[in-house]
Amino acid sequence: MATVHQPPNAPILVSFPDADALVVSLSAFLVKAQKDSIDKKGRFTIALSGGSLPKMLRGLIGNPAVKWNKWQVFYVDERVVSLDHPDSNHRACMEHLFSKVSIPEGNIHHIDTSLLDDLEELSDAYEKDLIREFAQKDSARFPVFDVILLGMGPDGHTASLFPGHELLLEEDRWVAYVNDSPKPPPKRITFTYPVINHAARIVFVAAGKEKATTLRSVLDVPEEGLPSARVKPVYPGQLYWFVDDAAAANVAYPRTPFKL
Ligand SMILES: O=C(O)[C@H](O)[C@@H](O)[C@H](O)[C@H](O)COP(=O)(O)O
Repeated sequence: MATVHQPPNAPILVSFPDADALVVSLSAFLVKAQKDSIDKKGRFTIALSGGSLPKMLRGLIGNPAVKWNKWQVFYVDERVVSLDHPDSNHRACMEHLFSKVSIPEGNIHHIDTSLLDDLEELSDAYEKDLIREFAQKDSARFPVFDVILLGMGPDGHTASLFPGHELLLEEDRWVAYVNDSPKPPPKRITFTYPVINHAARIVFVAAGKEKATTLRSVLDVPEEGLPSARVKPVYPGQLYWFVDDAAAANVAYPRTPFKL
């Protein structure tokens, strides 16, 4: 049989029987990534998405191996609403995770809600927060997160990067704004591809049969028009897909057994 040669950092697809099994392994994966990062540089930088993702982090709650005081948390994207608004990704992460663990408040980097009326200022301020944390912005450099966690919408969008939007081509800014999101609410800020693609580990989390068709179009014959298919880590960064068997049902792409 012919050997299929994959590039050294081709996506790694791991599929679990159900969402609960996914949650357990995702938690183990994050604990390992956290340990490697803290051993190397004394901190762990991670960016979180909204949607169902905050709930999928429940395996971290009560886990004594998690060194919350070493975590620096950003949001991959955020809806431009107050922090207690039901649409807020920060609120979802607070409810499902951070209110249940002992993370210092200052380690969670949310949007500056005094700037909700000015999208440009708001996204600039969030970019400045990133620059402060990573302290290395120049024309050629981007922050290197230890982990970026992404979800994928049924239209293939990820973060607030939507099909056909001009932001898919953004190469310079770290954080950009959207005022015409096809999915409500229309106003959002989002990491751009250069930030996402420079992460050491990018992990998509997708569960449920509603993801099956899109996942196939992203992994088997990647359609460049799908924002999720444009997530391509800069080597040596590694892209992982943590999915359940329902989401992977139509996918021919080879599965990798989960191991740490
Ligand atoms: O801002 C949004 O519109 C959502 O947060 C969205 O980006 C979500 O992350 C994906 O649609 C995946 O959603 P699920 O993880 O809930 O399937």
